[in-house]
Amino acid sequence: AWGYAASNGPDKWADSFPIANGPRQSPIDIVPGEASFDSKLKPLVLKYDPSTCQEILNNGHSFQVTFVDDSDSSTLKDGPISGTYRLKQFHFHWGASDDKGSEHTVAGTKYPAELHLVHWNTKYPSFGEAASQPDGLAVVGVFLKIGAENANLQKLIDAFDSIKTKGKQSSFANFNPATLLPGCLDYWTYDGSLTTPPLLESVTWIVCKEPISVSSAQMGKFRSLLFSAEGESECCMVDNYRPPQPLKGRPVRASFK
Ligand SMILES: NS(=O)(=O)c1cccc(NC(=O)NCCCCO)c1
Ligand SMILES: [Zn+2]
Repeated sequence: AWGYAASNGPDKWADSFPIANGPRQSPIDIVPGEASFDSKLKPLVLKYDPSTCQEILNNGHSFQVTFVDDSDSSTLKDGPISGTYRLKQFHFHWGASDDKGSEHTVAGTKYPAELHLVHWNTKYPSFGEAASQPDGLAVVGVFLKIGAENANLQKLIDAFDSIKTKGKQSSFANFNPATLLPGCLDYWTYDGSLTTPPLLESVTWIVCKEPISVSSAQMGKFRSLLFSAEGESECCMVDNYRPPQPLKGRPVRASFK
Protein backbone atom coordinates (compact mmCIF):
# COMPACT_ATOMS: atom_id res chain seq x y z
CA ALA A 1 0.00 0.00 0.00
CA TRP A 2 1.08 3.57 -0.58
CA GLY A 3 2.73 5.70 2.09
CA TYR A 4 5.55 8.20 2.49
CA ALA A 5 8.55 5.91 2.93
CA ALA A 6 11.28 5.49 0.27
CA SER A 7 9.71 2.14 -0.67
CA ASN A 8 6.10 3.36 -1.14
CA GLY A 9 6.29 7.15 -1.15
CA PRO A 10 5.55 9.90 -3.71
CA ASP A 11 8.27 8.78 -6.14
CA LYS A 12 6.63 5.33 -6.34
CA TRP A 13 2.95 6.38 -6.59
CA ALA A 14 2.93 6.50 -10.41
CA ASP A 15 3.48 2.70 -10.45
CA SER A 16 -0.05 2.13 -9.15
CA PHE A 17 -1.57 5.55 -9.94
CA PRO A 18 -0.35 6.68 -13.40
CA ILE A 19 -2.35 9.92 -13.03
CA ALA A 20 0.54 10.92 -10.73
CA ASN A 21 2.14 12.24 -13.95
CA GLY A 22 -1.09 13.88 -15.15
CA PRO A 23 -1.70 17.46 -16.35
CA ARG A 24 -3.24 18.89 -13.17
CA GLN A 25 -1.40 17.36 -10.20
CA SER A 26 -1.03 18.91 -6.74
CA PRO A 27 0.63 20.39 -4.77
CA ILE A 28 2.55 23.09 -6.66
CA ASP A 29 5.09 25.78 -5.85
CA ILE A 30 3.14 29.04 -5.83
CA VAL A 31 5.22 31.91 -7.23
CA PRO A 32 3.42 35.11 -6.17
CA GLY A 33 5.08 37.19 -8.92
CA GLU A 34 3.69 34.81 -11.57
CA ALA A 35 0.14 34.64 -10.19
CA SER A 36 -2.33 36.94 -11.92
CA PHE A 37 -4.74 39.09 -9.90
CA ASP A 38 -8.31 38.34 -11.01
CA SER A 39 -10.81 41.04 -9.93
CA LYS A 40 -13.67 38.65 -10.79
CA LEU A 41 -12.66 36.33 -7.92
CA LYS A 42 -15.10 36.70 -5.00
CA PRO A 43 -14.29 36.58 -1.28
CA LEU A 44 -14.57 33.11 0.24
CA VAL A 45 -17.83 32.44 2.09
CA LEU A 46 -17.23 29.77 4.73
CA LYS A 47 -20.15 28.85 6.99
CA TYR A 48 -19.29 26.12 9.51
CA ASP A 49 -21.65 24.62 12.11
CA PRO A 50 -19.65 23.07 15.00
CA SER A 51 -22.52 20.63 15.69
CA THR A 52 -21.64 18.82 12.43
CA CYS A 53 -18.25 17.86 13.87
CA GLN A 54 -18.29 14.07 14.32
CA GLU A 55 -14.99 12.35 15.03
CA ILE A 56 -11.21 12.50 14.93
CA LEU A 57 -9.28 9.60 13.42
CA ASN A 58 -5.81 8.33 12.52
CA ASN A 59 -6.15 6.94 8.98
CA GLY A 60 -2.53 5.86 8.74
CA HIS A 61 -1.59 8.82 6.53
CA SER A 62 -2.65 11.80 8.67
CA PHE A 63 -5.16 12.62 11.38
CA GLN A 64 -8.53 13.76 10.18
CA VAL A 65 -11.58 15.43 11.71
CA THR A 66 -14.75 14.25 9.95
CA PHE A 67 -18.07 16.09 9.67
CA VAL A 68 -21.67 15.05 9.14
CA ASP A 69 -22.30 16.13 5.53
CA ASP A 70 -25.95 15.14 4.97
CA SER A 71 -27.12 18.79 4.90
CA ASP A 72 -25.80 22.24 3.97
CA SER A 73 -24.82 23.07 7.58
CA SER A 74 -21.09 23.49 6.91
CA THR A 75 -20.37 24.91 3.47
CA LEU A 76 -17.98 26.79 1.21
CA LYS A 77 -19.40 29.17 -1.39
CA ASP A 78 -18.19 31.89 -3.77
CA GLY A 79 -14.43 32.41 -4.02
CA PRO A 80 -13.46 30.83 -7.36
CA ILE A 81 -16.27 28.26 -7.27
CA SER A 82 -19.91 28.29 -8.29
CA GLY A 83 -22.58 26.50 -6.30
CA THR A 84 -22.32 25.03 -2.81
CA TYR A 85 -19.62 22.71 -1.53
CA ARG A 86 -20.07 20.80 1.76
CA LEU A 87 -17.32 20.32 4.35
CA LYS A 88 -16.44 16.62 4.63
CA GLN A 89 -13.24 16.62 6.68
CA PHE A 90 -10.06 18.45 7.50
CA HIS A 91 -6.57 17.04 8.00
CA PHE A 92 -2.94 18.12 8.01
CA HIS A 93 0.45 17.37 6.44
CA TRP A 94 3.69 18.04 8.32
CA GLY A 95 7.44 17.39 8.50
CA ALA A 96 9.92 15.62 10.77
CA SER A 97 11.37 19.06 11.62
CA ASP A 98 10.12 22.65 11.49
CA ASP A 99 11.92 23.40 8.19
CA LYS A 100 9.56 21.29 6.03
CA GLY A 101 6.10 19.75 6.00
CA SER A 102 3.78 21.81 3.82
CA GLU A 103 2.66 20.45 0.45
CA HIS A 104 2.26 23.74 -1.36
CA THR A 105 5.32 26.01 -1.18
CA VAL A 106 5.51 29.76 -1.75
CA ALA A 107 8.44 30.80 -3.97
CA GLY A 108 10.19 27.66 -2.71
CA THR A 109 9.44 28.34 0.96
CA LYS A 110 8.26 25.31 2.91
CA TYR A 111 6.08 25.77 5.99
CA PRO A 112 6.20 23.25 8.89
CA ALA A 113 2.64 22.12 8.20
CA GLU A 114 -0.43 22.64 6.03
CA LEU A 115 -4.15 22.30 6.89
CA HIS A 116 -6.58 21.03 4.25
CA LEU A 117 -10.33 21.70 4.60
CA VAL A 118 -12.02 19.32 2.15
CA HIS A 119 -15.37 20.21 0.55
CA TRP A 120 -17.46 18.47 -2.15
CA ASN A 121 -19.79 19.93 -4.78
CA THR A 122 -23.43 19.32 -3.87
CA LYS A 123 -24.36 19.04 -7.57
CA TYR A 124 -23.11 15.44 -7.06
CA PRO A 125 -24.80 12.94 -4.70
CA SER A 126 -21.77 12.23 -2.47
CA PHE A 127 -18.10 12.93 -1.77
CA GLY A 128 -17.12 9.73 -3.56
CA GLU A 129 -19.02 10.70 -6.70
CA ALA A 130 -17.73 14.27 -6.57
CA ALA A 131 -14.14 13.10 -6.15
CA SER A 132 -14.20 11.69 -9.71
CA GLN A 133 -15.45 14.93 -11.33
CA PRO A 134 -13.25 17.82 -12.55
CA ASP A 135 -15.29 20.31 -10.50
CA GLY A 136 -16.11 17.91 -7.70
CA LEU A 137 -13.94 19.08 -4.80
CA ALA A 138 -12.69 22.34 -3.32
CA VAL A 139 -9.89 22.21 -0.76
CA VAL A 140 -8.93 25.25 1.30
CA GLY A 141 -5.26 25.10 2.27
CA VAL A 142 -3.88 27.02 5.24
CA PHE A 143 -0.15 27.17 6.08
CA LEU A 144 1.07 26.76 9.67
CA LYS A 145 4.03 28.90 10.75
CA ILE A 146 6.09 28.48 13.94
CA GLY A 147 5.12 31.11 16.50
CA ALA A 148 2.75 31.46 19.41
CA GLU A 149 0.93 28.43 20.78
CA ASN A 150 -2.41 28.01 19.01
CA ALA A 151 -5.19 27.30 21.51
CA ASN A 152 -7.53 26.05 18.77
CA LEU A 153 -4.99 23.53 17.47
CA GLN A 154 -4.45 22.48 21.09
CA LYS A 155 -8.04 21.15 21.18
CA LEU A 156 -7.06 18.71 18.41
CA ILE A 157 -3.75 17.85 20.07
CA ASP A 158 -5.54 17.04 23.34
CA ALA A 159 -7.35 14.22 21.50
CA PHE A 160 -4.15 12.62 20.14
CA ASP A 161 -3.76 10.12 23.00
CA SER A 162 -6.92 8.39 21.79
CA ILE A 163 -5.83 8.16 18.13
CA LYS A 164 -2.10 7.44 18.41
CA THR A 165 -2.09 4.46 16.04
CA LYS A 166 -3.46 3.75 12.56
CA GLY A 167 -7.17 2.94 12.53
CA LYS A 168 -7.98 4.49 15.91
CA GLN A 169 -10.84 7.00 16.06
CA SER A 170 -12.77 8.76 18.77
CA SER A 171 -15.79 11.01 18.97
CA PHE A 172 -14.97 14.69 18.65
CA ALA A 173 -17.81 17.16 19.08
CA ASN A 174 -18.49 20.84 18.73
CA PHE A 175 -15.24 21.88 17.14
CA ASN A 176 -15.50 24.97 14.92
CA PRO A 177 -13.04 24.70 12.01
CA ALA A 178 -13.44 28.44 11.37
CA THR A 179 -11.17 28.94 14.39
CA LEU A 180 -8.33 27.50 12.25
CA LEU A 181 -8.70 30.11 9.50
CA PRO A 182 -6.37 33.11 9.28
CA GLY A 183 -7.78 36.61 9.82
CA CYS A 184 -7.26 37.54 6.18
CA LEU A 185 -8.78 35.20 3.58
CA ASP A 186 -6.77 36.42 0.57
CA TYR A 187 -6.01 33.34 -1.56
CA TRP A 188 -4.38 31.85 -4.61
CA THR A 189 -6.44 29.40 -6.70
CA TYR A 190 -5.67 26.84 -9.41
CA ASP A 191 -7.03 23.56 -10.78
CA GLY A 192 -5.36 20.50 -9.24
CA SER A 193 -5.73 17.11 -7.65
CA LEU A 194 -5.81 15.12 -4.45
CA THR A 195 -2.26 15.16 -3.06
CA THR A 196 -2.50 11.52 -1.99
CA PRO A 197 -3.50 8.45 -3.96
CA PRO A 198 -5.82 8.10 -5.84
CA LEU A 199 -4.51 11.57 -6.93
CA LEU A 200 -7.83 12.33 -8.67
CA GLU A 201 -7.80 15.54 -10.74
CA SER A 202 -10.99 16.90 -9.18
CA VAL A 203 -9.82 19.68 -6.86
CA THR A 204 -10.21 23.43 -7.12
CA TRP A 205 -7.37 24.50 -4.82
CA ILE A 206 -7.83 27.60 -2.69
CA VAL A 207 -4.59 28.36 -0.78
CA CYS A 208 -4.67 31.15 1.80
CA LYS A 209 -1.83 33.64 1.66
CA GLU A 210 -1.78 34.25 5.45
CA PRO A 211 -0.58 31.42 7.71
CA ILE A 212 -1.86 30.55 11.18
CA SER A 213 0.52 30.02 14.10
CA VAL A 214 1.61 26.80 15.78
CA SER A 215 4.29 26.44 18.46
CA SER A 216 7.30 24.21 17.98
CA ALA A 217 6.15 22.16 20.99
CA GLN A 218 2.75 21.67 19.37
CA MET A 219 4.45 20.48 16.18
CA GLY A 220 6.30 17.99 18.38
CA LYS A 221 2.93 16.57 19.46
CA PHE A 222 1.89 16.12 15.78
CA ARG A 223 5.08 14.03 15.38
CA SER A 224 4.08 11.77 18.27
CA LEU A 225 1.29 10.23 16.20
CA LEU A 226 2.13 6.94 14.47
CA PHE A 227 1.74 5.69 10.88
CA SER A 228 1.80 2.18 12.37
CA ALA A 229 -1.09 0.25 13.92
CA GLU A 230 -1.16 -0.98 17.53
CA GLY A 231 1.16 -3.95 17.90
CA GLU A 232 3.25 -3.06 14.81
CA SER A 233 6.77 -1.67 15.12
CA GLU A 234 6.35 2.04 15.82
CA CYS A 235 6.75 4.45 12.88
CA CYS A 236 6.34 8.18 13.69
CA MET A 237 3.83 10.02 11.53
CA VAL A 238 6.12 12.63 9.97
CA ASP A 239 6.93 13.86 6.45
CA ASN A 240 3.42 12.94 5.22
CA TYR A 241 3.63 15.51 2.42
CA ARG A 242 3.89 15.23 -1.36
CA PRO A 243 6.44 17.63 -2.90
CA PRO A 244 5.41 20.22 -5.52
CA GLN A 245 4.46 18.88 -8.97
CA PRO A 246 4.92 20.38 -12.48
CA LEU A 247 2.56 23.28 -13.20
CA LYS A 248 2.22 22.20 -16.88
CA GLY A 249 1.01 25.59 -18.01
CA ARG A 250 -1.79 26.02 -15.49
CA PRO A 251 -2.75 29.57 -14.52
CA VAL A 252 -2.52 30.48 -10.83
CA ARG A 253 -4.86 33.35 -9.94
CA ALA A 254 -4.73 35.66 -6.92
CA SER A 255 -7.76 37.15 -5.18
CA PHE A 256 -5.60 40.07 -4.02
CA LYS A 257 -3.18 42.63 -5.46
N1 LIG B 1 -4.62 15.97 0.67
S1 LIG B 1 -5.96 16.36 -0.10
O1 LIG B 1 -5.64 16.57 -1.50
O2 LIG B 1 -6.58 17.50 0.56
C1 LIG B 1 -7.11 15.06 -0.02
C2 LIG B 1 -8.45 15.38 0.19
C3 LIG B 1 -9.39 14.34 0.24
C4 LIG B 1 -9.02 13.02 0.10
C5 LIG B 1 -7.66 12.72 -0.11
N2 LIG B 1 -7.20 11.44 -0.26
C6 LIG B 1 -7.91 10.28 0.03
O3 LIG B 1 -9.05 10.29 0.48
N3 LIG B 1 -7.27 9.14 -0.24
C7 LIG B 1 -7.91 7.85 0.05
C8 LIG B 1 -7.30 7.18 1.26
C9 LIG B 1 -6.87 8.18 2.31
C10 LIG B 1 -6.81 7.61 3.70
O4 LIG B 1 -7.79 6.69 3.97
C11 LIG B 1 -6.73 13.75 -0.16
ZN1 LIG C 1 -4.26 16.99 2.33
